[in-house]
Amino acid sequence: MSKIIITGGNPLHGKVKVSGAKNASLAILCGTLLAEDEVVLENVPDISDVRILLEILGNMGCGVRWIEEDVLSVKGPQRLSDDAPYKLVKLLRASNLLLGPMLARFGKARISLPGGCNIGVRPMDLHFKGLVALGANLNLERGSIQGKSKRLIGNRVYLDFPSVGATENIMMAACLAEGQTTIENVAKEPEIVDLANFLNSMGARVRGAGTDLIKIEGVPHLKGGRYSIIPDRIEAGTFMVASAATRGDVLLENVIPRHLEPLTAKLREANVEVIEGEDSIRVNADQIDAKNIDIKTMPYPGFPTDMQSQMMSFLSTISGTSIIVENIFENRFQVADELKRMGANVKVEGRMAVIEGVPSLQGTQVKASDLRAGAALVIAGLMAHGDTEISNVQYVDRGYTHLETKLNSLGAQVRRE
Ligand SMILES: CC(=O)N[C@H]1[C@@H](OP(=O)(O)OP(=O)(O)OC[C@H]2O[C@@H](n3ccc(=O)[nH]c3=O)[C@H](O)[C@@H]2O)O[C@H](CO)[C@@H](O)[C@@H]1O
Ligand SMILES: C=C(OP(=O)(O)O)C(=O)O
Repeated sequence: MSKIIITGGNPLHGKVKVSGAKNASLAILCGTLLAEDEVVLENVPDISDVRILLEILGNMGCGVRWIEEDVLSVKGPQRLSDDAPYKLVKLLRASNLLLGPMLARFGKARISLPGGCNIGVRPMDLHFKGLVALGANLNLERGSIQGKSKRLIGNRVYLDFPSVGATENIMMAACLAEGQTTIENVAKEPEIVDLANFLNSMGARVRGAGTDLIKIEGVPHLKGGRYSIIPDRIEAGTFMVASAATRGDVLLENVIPRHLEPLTAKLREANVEVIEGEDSIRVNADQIDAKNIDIKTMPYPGFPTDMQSQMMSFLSTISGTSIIVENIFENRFQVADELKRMGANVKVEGRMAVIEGVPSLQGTQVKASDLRAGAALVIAGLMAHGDTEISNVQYVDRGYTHLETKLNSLGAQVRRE
């Protein structure tokens, strides 16, 4: 297993281009199963989650081909040739988004329960509730979801929580259902809007994405097409926090500043200068006297849970007490123990973490417990005195394209062994 080794203490300076969004790409790749013709996707990130999902799609009979570095062609099968196998499905959460498209297009699905990072229990009851309301027959058998359906029929679905995945699965399934589907209390994340735009570009009739009510008028077929995926707001956010944490000055290109507003607001509250351009953001923390802040994670447009761990690293050396409340995933404070090994003072009590700022962190050996914990440790390593050696970096590779290259181009000293 490889390790990331960081020699800390270098403020990040320069420009970096943000890649396409992991969570939009994964949902959209699952959505390609709905199309009858070739789909060409631009701005696809080169991350392991995408590569694994492509392998799963290939197993199921899709023709998958990279046309350029970040441009991908996917041609769905006329008939499913195989299931989504456990050995691949267990590696990523988003494999659960194959369920809706498989049922809607092929009338059957067999998928192992999805894996991914251990950040919480992550049930699929809301996905099931919606798909069953559309007429699917779903069972759990020996760790696999077995689904069957005739043509799905539109219905009203109320989500008890605005789940991103449930919204996406039900929305995709409803595109090929007969009649109208209304989904209430849906997630409003930018990746939902991107998925809806992609589906509409193939001939779907989805309205209301980005609000809390989505209406879908089912159509008999979806065609193919060409679509460009939005930039990754979490990758962008990670570089923003890395710039702030190292007291650097970084210009991020290929971003949608509006998607980053929850983070921008918090960084500004901490006295970090954030300058928004049309499709760029500059984060300047060169001369700042950073201030402690409190954070509560919430569904979009609240503060994203996927940026919580990175903020914990940043706050760990700001004098005073900062409080983080994690409202989305119950097991997302695992990085606190690793940060403590680097000298941070963090106390976790249930859903709350209390961070007493210390003057500095010291590099040591640490272990990533999940994707964003890994990103947080990278930021901690950039801030720390001496060398930080991060193991379990397969988690980091799930979501960051060319991370070391990008960081080194900003003046960091990062290598992989
Ligand atoms: C691939 C992808 O897009 N992943 C993102 C997606 O995950 P994911 O789609 O899994 O996250 P959800 O929005 O579904 O989960 C939010 C909360 O709802 C709960 N829940 C969810 C579904 C369900 O059927 N029942 C239920 O109780 C979950 O346990 C969790 O507590 O949104 C999360 C929240 O923004 C992000 O952190 C992940 O990066
Ligand atoms: C939790 C995340 O992803 P996933 O849902 O794919 O595990 C994430 O991107 O931080």
